[in-house]
Amino acid sequence: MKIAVMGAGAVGCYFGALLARAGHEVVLIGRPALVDKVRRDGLWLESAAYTGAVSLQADTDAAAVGTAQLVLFCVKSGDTQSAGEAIAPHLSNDAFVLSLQNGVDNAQRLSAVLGREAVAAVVYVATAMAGDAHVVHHGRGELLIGASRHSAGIATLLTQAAIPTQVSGRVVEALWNKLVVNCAWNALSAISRQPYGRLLESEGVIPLMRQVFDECLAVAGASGIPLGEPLWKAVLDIGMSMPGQHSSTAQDLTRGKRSEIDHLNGHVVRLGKIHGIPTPVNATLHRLVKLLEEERDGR
Ligand SMILES: NC(=O)C1=CN([C@@H]2O[C@H](COP(=O)(O)OP(=O)(O)OC[C@H]3O[C@@H](n4cnc5c(N)ncnc54)[C@H](OP(=O)(O)O)[C@@H]3O)[C@@H](O)[C@H]2O)C=CC1
Ligand SMILES: CC(C)(CO)C(=O)C(=O)O
Repeated sequence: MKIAVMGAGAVGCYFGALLARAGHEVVLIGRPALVDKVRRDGLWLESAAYTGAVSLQADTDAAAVGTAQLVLFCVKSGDTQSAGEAIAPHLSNDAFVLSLQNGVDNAQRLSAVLGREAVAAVVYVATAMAGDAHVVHHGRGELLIGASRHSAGIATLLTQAAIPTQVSGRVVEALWNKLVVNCAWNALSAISRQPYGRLLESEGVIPLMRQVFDECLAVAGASGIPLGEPLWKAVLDIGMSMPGQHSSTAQDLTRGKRSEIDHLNGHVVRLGKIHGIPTPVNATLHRLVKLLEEERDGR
C-alpha cells in the first residue's frame, strides 16, 4: 500500500520504518535536514528487533500525500492545524487518515481542517530522534484505533507490519487516560527538571499530583468521559516504572521546542472553564510551563 507519514519525527519515523520494512511504499514528509539524509542514506532505525538503515521515500512537500491510501498524521498537537491545512488540498478521496498524537481532540480538530474523517489512535510507544534521520525505539509499539468503516482492514495491515493494532469504540476514553497521566507528570517534571523517581520522593509532590488528578477527573466527567479511581494507581505506576525519565514536556523545553502543554493541562483548564469546574492546580502548572517557554524564547 502507498502510505504517507505527515510529520517525520520520533513517532512517524518509527511506524513509517516498520511499514517500509513490511514492504509498503512509504513516504516521510518532514523537515529538510531529515529529508536530505533519508534520501542519501536511508532512515536509521535502532530497536531491539532490528537495527539498520531502512530505505523509504522522503519529501518536504505536503503534496507527497497525494497518492497515499493511508496517511499517518504524526505532528505535535500544536501543529495539527497548520499540518492539516498543508495536506488537505492534496489528499486522495479514498485516503484513510489516522492521527497518531497525544491529546484528546487532535483527530476531531484534524477532521475539521480536512473536512473529512480523521480517525484517532492511541499510541503506546516510546521513541526518540537521536539524529536527523536516526530513530530509536525504547519500548512498546502498539496502537488502539477508533472504529470506522475501514478501521478493521487498517488494523490488520498494521498488525502484519509488526504494529499490534486493535480497533476500539472507546479510543477517546483511552486518550483521556493518557491525558491525565500527562497532566500529572509532564509539567511537574519540566518545571522542576527532576526525573519521576525524584519527584515521587519529594515532600508534597504526590498530594499535588493528586490535586491535578482530581481536577482532571472532574473535568473529564463533566465532558462525558467517566474515568475512575484505578487511574490514580496507573499515574503512580508510571513514575515508579520509569524513575529516571524526564517528561516529553521537559525534553521539549530542553531542546528549544514548543511543548504540547496547551493540549495537556491547558486543555483541562479550557474545558473546566466551559463546564464551570475550577482547575487552579492545572492552571498554575500550565502557566508556569508557558512562562518557562517564554523565558527561553526571550519573550
Ligand atoms: N515520541 C513518543 O514516544 C510518543 C509521542 N506521542 C505523540 O505523538 C505525536 C508526535 O510526537 P513525536 O513524534 O515525538 O514528535 P516530533 O516532534 O519528534 O515529530 C513531529 C515532526 O513533525 C515535524 N513537522 C511539524 N509540522 C510539519 C510540517 N508542516 N511539515 C513537515 N514536518 C512537520 C516536526 O518538525 P519541527 O520539530 O521542526 O516542527 C517534527 O520533526 C505527539 O502528539 C506526541 O505527544 C505519543 C506517544 C509516544
Ligand atoms: C508517559 C509519559 C508521562 C512518560 O514520560 C509521557 O507520555 C510523556 O512524557 O509525554
